[in-house]
Order: sequence, then C-alpha cells, then structure tokens
Amino acid sequence: MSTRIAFLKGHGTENDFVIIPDPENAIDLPPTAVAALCDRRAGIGGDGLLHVVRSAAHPEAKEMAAEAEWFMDYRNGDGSIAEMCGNGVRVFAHYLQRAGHVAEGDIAIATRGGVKNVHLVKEGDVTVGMGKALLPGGDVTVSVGERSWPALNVNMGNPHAVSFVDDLAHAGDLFTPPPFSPASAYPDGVNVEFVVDRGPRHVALRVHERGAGETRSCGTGACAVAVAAARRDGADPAVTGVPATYTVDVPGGRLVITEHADGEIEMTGPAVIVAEGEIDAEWLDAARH
Ligand SMILES: N[C@@H](CCC[C@H](N)C(=O)O)C(=O)O
Repeated sequence: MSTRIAFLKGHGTENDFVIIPDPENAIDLPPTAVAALCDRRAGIGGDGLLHVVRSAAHPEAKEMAAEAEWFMDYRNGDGSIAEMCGNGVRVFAHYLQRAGHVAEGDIAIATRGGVKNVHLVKEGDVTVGMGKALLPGGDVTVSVGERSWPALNVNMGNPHAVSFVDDLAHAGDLFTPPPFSPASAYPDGVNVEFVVDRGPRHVALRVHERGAGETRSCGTGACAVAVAAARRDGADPAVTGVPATYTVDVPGGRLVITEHADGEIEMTGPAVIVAEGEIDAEWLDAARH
C-alpha cells in the first residue's frame, strides 16, 4: 500500500490554491510536482500552491523564525516561485487557525516578501497588513492586440503593471501574457492588471498572473490597483495625510484595500477551505521526474 500525503484545497475570492501541510519541510516539491498538483485535469487544480512549513525548517525563512513561526512557501501554478500572494496569505492563515496551530487574533506569517501580519477572527473576512508599495517609476506600456495603454509599475513584494482601460473586455482572452515594454521594466516577468471604474473609490479588475494565466483574483494585484487609483485620483495618502480606501471588484468577489498615510496597506477579504484529502505518494513521486 502506498503512503499518502495530506492536502487541502482553498480559495480567496476564487484565487484557488492547493495547500500542502509540511511543518518540518520533509516533502520534496520540485516545480514539476507543483505544476502537476495544480493541473486542473490531471492533478488537484489551483492557481498556486501554499506549502505550509515552520520557518525554522526552511532555509529561506530561518531568519524570520523568531518573528513568525510559519512560512508561506508560495509557488505559482506553473511551479515557479513568487515573493508574495495576498489571497494566499489569508487562506494560509485561515488554514493555520483551522488546524489549531494558531488562535484568533493577530499572527505573523513569513513570506519571501517579508513578514506579514494577519488579523484572524472566529468567522468572517481576514485582514492582512500587506506592507508598503514601491513605485519604481519609468514609462511602461502594456498592449493587447492593436490596443496599448500606459501602466504604473507597482511592486507589492512582487511585480505589477496596472493599466486603466475603458472596458475590461479590451484585455481580450488573456490566454497569453500581455506584452509590455520596455522589457527591462520586469526582468522576472510581471502580473498585469486591467482596471475600470465602477464608482467613487470603487474599481474592478481583470488580471493575468505571472506563472498562472488569467485568474479570478489577485490580492497583491488589488493592492497595486488601489495604489495606482489613489495616485490617479489625487488621493495619495502620503500627500493628503488621509487614508485612502478602495473597493476592488475581481471576477471572483470583492476585496477592500486601505492605504494609510505612512504607506502601510491593509487588505480585507474572504478565505475559504473547501476540501481536504490525501495525495497518492507514488503519483507524486512520478510527478517529480
Ligand atoms: N494570486 C496572488 C499572486 C501570486 C503570485 C503572482 N502570480 C506572482 O508571480 O507574482 C495574490 O493574490 O497576490
């Protein structure tokens, strides 16, 4: 009889994840195995994978262990590594609470994008301190077919290009990554958000995620969009001294983003676990090669 490995499946505004609890970092998860697990036909299916590891047990997180017991080793659905995942960190924290590893209240989670503070309540939405946005500057252009738009380069730990468009349909089918220029703006690839207005401080987006394709939501992307919208609207909290709150509709739901005068950004949204089960270890072993 083959060994089985526990997994869960969850989502945040329908940005969906395979969750692999592995406190001691004992499970080998090369990119091929991650891509196989995230495959929607031959695997479990997900936009990405949340590898749940104790910080002290992971070489990339050891230095954060004193501050944050758990490390979100985030992988994109194609097996590539990303610095941060905003929807993922809410689902990650919710999993830790459900598994009894943490209690309600404030907890710190280590990510490649630094330690993030998550506020957990008994039931309901989860709020994450996402840190500050960096605006590296430069003129960036994103295009789809014959159309092109200026984009704001926003770094939320991971890279984003935010373009305001007249109609979300202008983003096309998003089957392939939208071309951007200059290539030097994003040497490691980029997540691209297309944004329209829905009302005062209320926008909607579609996103093409690096390493995943078009997804139903992107938490870091929603934060990047709120930052871009605040600059466009003359509501930059660093200038006005007043926090700017934006409602960001995504195809899979709604996120609320507040940027404070000191630049710190908070995101609130749902976190859902939908299933748990076991992976056949022989299948996973074959997927590693
Ligand atoms: N869906 C995520 C972002 C995941 C990482 C991204 N694809 C990247 O490569 O940077 C989110 O909710 O932030």
